[in-house]
Amino acid sequence: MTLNSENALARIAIVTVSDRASRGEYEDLSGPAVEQWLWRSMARPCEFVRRIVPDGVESVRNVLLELCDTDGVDLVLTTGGTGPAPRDLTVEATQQVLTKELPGFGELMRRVSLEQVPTAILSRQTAGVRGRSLIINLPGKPASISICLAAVFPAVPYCLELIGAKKIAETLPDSGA
Ligand SMILES: Nc1ncnc2c1ncn2[C@@H]1O[C@H](COP(=O)(O)OP(=O)(O)OP(=O)(O)O)[C@@H](O)[C@H]1O
Ligand SMILES: Nc1nc2c(c(=O)[nH]1)N[C@H]1C(S)=C(S)[C@@H](COP(=O)(O)O)O[C@H]1N2
Repeated sequence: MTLNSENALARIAIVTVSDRASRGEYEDLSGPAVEQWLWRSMARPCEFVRRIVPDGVESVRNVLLELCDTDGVDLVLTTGGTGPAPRDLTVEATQQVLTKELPGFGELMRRVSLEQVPTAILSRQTAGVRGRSLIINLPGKPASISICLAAVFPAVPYCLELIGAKKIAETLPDSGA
């Protein structure tokens, strides 16, 4: 497909943050769940980039910097490492690279998650902007992916437009599935 710059496909990175999944000790189910949700929900095609990194400020910060500053992706979705355990450092790494935090994303995802699980308050997940990239943290549990994405995604296309990222289409009406 040939596209001019106005219509260039948006690039979405999915970063799984997990010590064990990065060592191959268990199968990463959350990264694929994010990609599947997007395939089902987005009305316009986009390019996906996938990464799996261990927990830690440096490992997560480095992959976020590479994706935003070198690869120029429009949207980064992380999954995992948002909780209170000592090695849950995805939020610290994200906050270090953000130029502008958008706390409403984390607030909304915790609120909808709380309707499903009382442990939702344990996630410190946040979101924000680095240059022309939007970064959103999701919890690690595969079951958390669709509820969190369905809650915040309606605001994502407009947010990308405001920061000058490439266009992504509105989600399809049944994207709560
Ligand atoms: N990417 C993933 N794929 C499948 N299951 C996951 C994934 N991330 C988390 N989980 C599940 O959710 C649980 C809690 O996630 P959490 O991020 O707290 O992992 P953890 O116990 O710190 O271990 P690790 O960092 O090695 O994944 C995990 O024990 C695992 O059962
Ligand atoms: N929707 C939803 N949110 C959720 C959960 C879940 O199962 N579903 N798990 C919670 C739990 S048990 C934890 S410890 C925190 C942080 O998880 P993480 O460290 O894997 O990111 O997310 C919370 N948020």
